[in-house]
Amino acid sequence: MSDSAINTGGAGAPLSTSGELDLSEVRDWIALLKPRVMSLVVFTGAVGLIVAPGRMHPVLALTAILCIAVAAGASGAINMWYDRDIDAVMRRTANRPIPAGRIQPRAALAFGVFLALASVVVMGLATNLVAALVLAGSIGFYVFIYTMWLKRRTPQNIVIGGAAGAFPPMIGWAAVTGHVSVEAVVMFAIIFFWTPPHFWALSLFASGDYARAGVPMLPVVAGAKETRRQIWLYSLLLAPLGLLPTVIGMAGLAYGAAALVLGGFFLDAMWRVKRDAQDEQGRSLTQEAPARAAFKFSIVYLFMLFAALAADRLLFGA
Ligand code: HEM
Ligand SMILES: CC(C)=CCC/C(C)=C/CC/C(C)=C/COP(=O)(O)OP(=O)(O)O
Repeated sequence: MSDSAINTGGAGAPLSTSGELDLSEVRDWIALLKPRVMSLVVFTGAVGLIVAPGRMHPVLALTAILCIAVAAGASGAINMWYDRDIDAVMRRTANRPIPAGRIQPRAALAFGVFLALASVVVMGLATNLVAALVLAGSIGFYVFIYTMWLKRRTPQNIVIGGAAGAFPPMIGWAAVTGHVSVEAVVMFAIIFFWTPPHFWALSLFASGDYARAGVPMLPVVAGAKETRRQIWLYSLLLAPLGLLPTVIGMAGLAYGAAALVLGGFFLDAMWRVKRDAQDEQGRSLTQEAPARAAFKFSIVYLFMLFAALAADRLLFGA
């Protein structure tokens, strides 16, 4: 779809005709950064930084966290530029600034590319090359591998492309230590296996949108029953994986206990999704409520698990 076909005369910069800052336009530019989704991305990145061994000047630590936030937001903006055609078709996304015509696609792209480059350069200058490279890699993963390649081609899009969202704790860790070690890989793995239940729970009740837009999300292609089965399989992997930080000695028993309880609640939420798969006659019963509850809990789970990791280090760590 051409830029002019979508855009109905939106702004190129958050200034009104009188040259004054227009708050609703500022809000639109902030919306391009997907701030709500990115808050958890940034939080997990900050925890990676907190639990890493070694010390970092607080200003540099804050700069590193800011770079993760800006990079995540920038890739969100580029994602919205690229996906403006399908976002216009989906109810959940139709009012985003680009499909609604409030921001010109090319301005959004320039904004995203500028912020992406700036975040990587500043990360390199403030911390080290490894952190900057992993940051660049995660932007590339989200933009090129997930958004431009896999999202519209395969129902495994979020399994592979979702790795982008698993990098932030590894980036935080690398910012402090200058390398990627097993602890960083464990944090990556937790988010990697968390992403499919997180997203597929949502896609169970948002599949109409994806079908309309022709995006081959798992429930659209394989049906709700298969999606529920796969949610359950990933959850079975995730719950024990959450205990690994204690097993490998990067966290203590307090974290382990928290991970055990949270894992139990996570399995319970996902089991309710799976259990509703069929009635006694084997007929499929699609129920929205358990899927909605599981999606919401997935966010609480990851937030609390990483909060527990940080608390364990700050309260009991060496
Ligand atoms: C490919 C992987 C992922 C996909 C496709 C995905 C998709 C989504 C979608 C469609 C929403 C719905 C609401 C919205 O658009 O605001 C959502 C919400 C959310 N996601 Fe994900 N997500 C993924 C990975 C992640 C990761 C890695 C994190 C953080 C570590 C995350 C954190 C969140 C949060 C915090 C929300 C709630 C936002 C709100 O309150 O509105 N997601 N996700
Ligand atoms: C540091 C760094 C670069 C981190 C990247 C963070 C990242 C990849 C998060 C993934 C979460 C996300 C917003 C998925 C949305 O999928 P979608 O774009 O298909 O969702 P939509 O339908 O809402 O646009």
